[in-house]
Amino acid sequence: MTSSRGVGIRGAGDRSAGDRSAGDRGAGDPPVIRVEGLTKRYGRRTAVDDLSFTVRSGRVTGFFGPNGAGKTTALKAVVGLARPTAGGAFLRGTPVTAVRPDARLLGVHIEPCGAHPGRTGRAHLRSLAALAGLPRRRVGEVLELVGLEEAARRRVGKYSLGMRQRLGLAAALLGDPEILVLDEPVNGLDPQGIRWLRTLVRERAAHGGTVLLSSHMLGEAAQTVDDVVVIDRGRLVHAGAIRDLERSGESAVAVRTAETGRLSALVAAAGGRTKAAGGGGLLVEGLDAAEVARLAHREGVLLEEIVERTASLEDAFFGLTGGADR
Ligand SMILES: Nc1ncnc2c1ncn2[C@@H]1O[C@H](COP(=O)(O)OP(=O)(O)OP(=O)(O)O)[C@@H](O)[C@H]1O
Repeated sequence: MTSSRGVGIRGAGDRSAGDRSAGDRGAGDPPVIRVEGLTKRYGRRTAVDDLSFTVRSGRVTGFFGPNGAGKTTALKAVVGLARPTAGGAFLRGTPVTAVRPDARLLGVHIEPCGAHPGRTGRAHLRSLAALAGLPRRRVGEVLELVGLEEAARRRVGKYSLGMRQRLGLAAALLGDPEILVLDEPVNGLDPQGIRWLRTLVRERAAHGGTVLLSSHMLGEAAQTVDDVVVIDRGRLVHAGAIRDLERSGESAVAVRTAETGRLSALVAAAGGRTKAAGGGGLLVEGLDAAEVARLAHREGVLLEEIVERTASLEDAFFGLTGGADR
């Protein structure tokens, strides 16, 4: 299975993403991507389980889950590379299975990218462009866009993981597609590469394009994505704006005191909860730092340290998924 789905058949469209905008479409139009009751079983193993979510245009949507959660399997079904056991995906209201391959509509990068190790990066892209009826000059343009001009003459078999990611991205970008679906695009990129990728996907969304990208690290993607879809064991556990997820994480107050038993009882009486924290400290939930400080002061409990801890996105992710890779 290769990522060439969508490097398709229609003629040499070379409209820039800037020619489109989310406002091109009416509010009543079907969503750019809709996944409906998607289930994929391999024998007795259910990789994706009754998954439904919507991806909006003009936004970057992060598709998150621990290793083995079913992200790649679901993305393959979304782009028509895997046949669902039940349910399916719709692009602008049309079942993906009925969508004509079109490099200007859908660009996909899912490893393995299908490039023969003995061919050069440029030759690989040239054959994809020819197959899709795209002009040859697009190859030079995307090579420049992904920063692979120098490596383009080298054989793909000699590429690093980061270079293969850039090549896969170049292939996905050949048709300057309205929808970009990328599976773990950050894998193998150095910090500079991650920043570059972030800028690239943000720019596409800013110009009305739609990006759906997967990752197993929610915290790192916070600056890149607008919306999140989180799955665990193939099932949806959260979908919504990243800002809502950031806000949903409950903050806690970390305190150190010699009178943990007394403070715990006082917190419970005030409607809060406590948990033992490392180093003899206490973690208070359900009260903010000012309330804990006032309570301790009023009851004469000496606090040696008090710190408000805001839950991180990573905490929220672990809370949603249990955190364990499988
Ligand atoms: N072709 C296949 N045959 C059998 N089982 C498969 C196949 N592809 C995936 N699976 C199983 O389906 C489950 C989901 O795998 P998938 O690769 O979709 O998860 P993922 O979230 O993308 O994981 P990772 O982050 O590790 O890439 C795993 O248990 C995996 O072993």
